[in-house]
Amino acid sequence: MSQTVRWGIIGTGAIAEAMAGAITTVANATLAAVASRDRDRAASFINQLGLASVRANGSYDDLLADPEVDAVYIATPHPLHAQLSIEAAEAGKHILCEKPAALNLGELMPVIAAVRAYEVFYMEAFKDRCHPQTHKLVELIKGGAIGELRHARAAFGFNTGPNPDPDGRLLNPELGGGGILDVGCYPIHLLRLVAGVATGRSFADPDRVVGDGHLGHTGVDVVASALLKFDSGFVAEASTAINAHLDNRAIIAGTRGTITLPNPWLNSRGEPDHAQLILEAEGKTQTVDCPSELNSFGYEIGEASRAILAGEKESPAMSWNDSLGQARTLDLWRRTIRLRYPSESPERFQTPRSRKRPQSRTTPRISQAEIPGLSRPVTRLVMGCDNQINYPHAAAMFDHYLDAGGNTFDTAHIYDGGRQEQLLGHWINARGVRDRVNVIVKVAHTPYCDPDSIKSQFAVSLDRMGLDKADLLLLHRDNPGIPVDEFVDVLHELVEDGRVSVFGGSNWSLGRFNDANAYAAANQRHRFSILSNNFSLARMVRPVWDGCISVSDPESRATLVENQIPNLAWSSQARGYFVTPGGTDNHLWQENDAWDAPDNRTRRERAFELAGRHNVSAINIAAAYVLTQPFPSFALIGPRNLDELETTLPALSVELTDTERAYLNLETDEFS
Ligand SMILES: NC(=O)C1=CN([C@@H]2O[C@H](COP(=O)(O)OP(=O)(O)OC[C@H]3O[C@@H](n4cnc5c(N)ncnc54)[C@H](OP(=O)(O)O)[C@@H]3O)[C@@H](O)[C@H]2O)C=CC1
Ligand SMILES: O=C1CO[C@H](CO)[C@@H](O)[C@@H]1O
Repeated sequence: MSQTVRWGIIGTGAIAEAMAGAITTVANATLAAVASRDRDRAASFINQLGLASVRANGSYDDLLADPEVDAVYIATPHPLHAQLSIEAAEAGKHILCEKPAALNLGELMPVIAAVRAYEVFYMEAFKDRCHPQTHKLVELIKGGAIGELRHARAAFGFNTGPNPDPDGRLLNPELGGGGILDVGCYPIHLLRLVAGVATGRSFADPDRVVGDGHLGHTGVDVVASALLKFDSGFVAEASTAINAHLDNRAIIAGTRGTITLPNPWLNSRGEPDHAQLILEAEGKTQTVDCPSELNSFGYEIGEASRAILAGEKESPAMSWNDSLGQARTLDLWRRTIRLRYPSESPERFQTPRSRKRPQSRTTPRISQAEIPGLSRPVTRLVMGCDNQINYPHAAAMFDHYLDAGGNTFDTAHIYDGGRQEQLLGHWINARGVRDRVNVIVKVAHTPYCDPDSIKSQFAVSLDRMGLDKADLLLLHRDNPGIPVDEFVDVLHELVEDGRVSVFGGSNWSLGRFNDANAYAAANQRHRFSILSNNFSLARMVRPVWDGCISVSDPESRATLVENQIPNLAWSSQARGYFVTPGGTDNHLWQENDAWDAPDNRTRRERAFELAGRHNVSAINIAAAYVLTQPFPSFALIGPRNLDELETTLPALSVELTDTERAYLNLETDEFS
């Protein structure tokens, strides 16, 4: 590539025009082509801007096929962003895609998978992230100008006027209308940016999002606010509107002072913005000018072009993970006001995919093993259904897991007030895959761990899923105060009624498990077929949750081997304990303090050592330790996005020897 990136613009609307102008202001970019759904519109767009040498395309496909275009700027309404990004990646084009990068996280995850697979540059277009004013803000916060971050408030709202077009992109639910996706995304990205910078990261995602808003007559949000709470204790307010002009400022407060941004969104489509920050610290007020030569579109196209010419796939201005976190936060905000677009319903939602050819797999397919009593084998990796935000997120995850060869889904009556069961049921029914998948339901969690609750909760769970039977029913906890025979009798009846194929216990001691099966054998009852306790390379030092039980210890393992008891291991990768050698990055295991101990640290060091030998990650070694046990061992995984799922899969190709397993588990100090 020369020292100039040749851009093609997709769409001929308002923002396409602003960008076409901005491209002429930077040295490292040229406009090569413009595509419209209508060739005449593309031609008149070019003529009006006086850009005679630019090619006009009458379809987006033509522009993607143009070998003289290096990169595309996607400037269509939001619902087209994800599909066009995937197609552009497949065509080998670098991508700058207008915000929001996709309608939801479920759409964005496959985009990120595609740009990673096709090795193209991709950035979500938040032009203010590329502007000197934002760089200055980051510098001030990093430098401690306002001390430790405590609170911030940011708003972006405008008034569409008295008679806005109900079919236009701002109000039309079919075009992803509403304030949150159009301009609410700006306060969110700014607040996530400062939350990250203040804690030494490039962005941070909130732990909690609560909000409210008003849906107007077309069913999209016309005014809305959200409160974001971050793990550092920082709390932030975001507001948006398309029916009122808001103050459109941001104010960030720390222990030593505040920074006010009178013009945070830098929205000029012509001349450079007036850019300055007001710093008030320790009784002094200072105006910090941020001189700018270009408007923010100019900075943005300049930054994207710089990164492309440097061979970078992501820009530090807006990384892929940053965009994923952004989509997740917007989903959470919309969830609080119950705004679901028609295309997000189970009947309509399709995970965006390449229209031309399926992306080839680089990771192994998920292998299977039999469990007596089940008509279908069970895949070694079982998809945990406990953290899906909404239907698109769930569907994209489940579609991908099914494509990777997975067939078993684990959920529970208590997860998320039943919402996770609903999402799974919607997906199974919408995709028509009931006869291809195993469904695991867990009921009778403490304090309702009793025989009566089994039947009533199970009926509700099936109803939520719209299913008439579960393949596996697990008791979520045990209640040692109740004799095992009472539990077995109820479970036996459910099998006899045809509502369950096999059953088992989660967090059941092996003693109680064996007692239950002794009772079943003596009384012609169906038996417990499976256990679902913690099993992992790291010893569980303290229970992750009350009443939970591990079988990682040598005696339990010996019993599982001797009796060939299948175990479906939860926290099979010790909840992030094996992610980094020092374990400093991941808050999950630190939070509950369940794993950290000197022996586990040695296990982790050894996992990293073997990871090098097997050319996989230490998490893969930890998972392989679980999957290669000499008893039927299955691992429950709870990936939150496609990348976490894909990076788990290499574990399936790791064949650990007996000696390597013994070495990992500190049973020997040598292996060959
Ligand atoms: N970064 C920023 O400051 C701004 C960003 N944006 C973002 O840019 C995107 C486009 O917004 P904007 O330019 O204001 O939108 P416009 O409605 O002005 O233009 C959108 C263009 O997309 C094409 N298009 C393709 N399918 C459709 C469809 N079904 N309905 C309407 N248009 C369609 C059309 O071009 P054609 O018919 O020629 O194919 C149309 O001109 C949005 O996602 C928005 O969030 C918007 C404004 C500011
Ligand atoms: O991103 C954007 C910036 O501002 C505009 C309003 O002025 C929005 O409509 C737009 O989508």
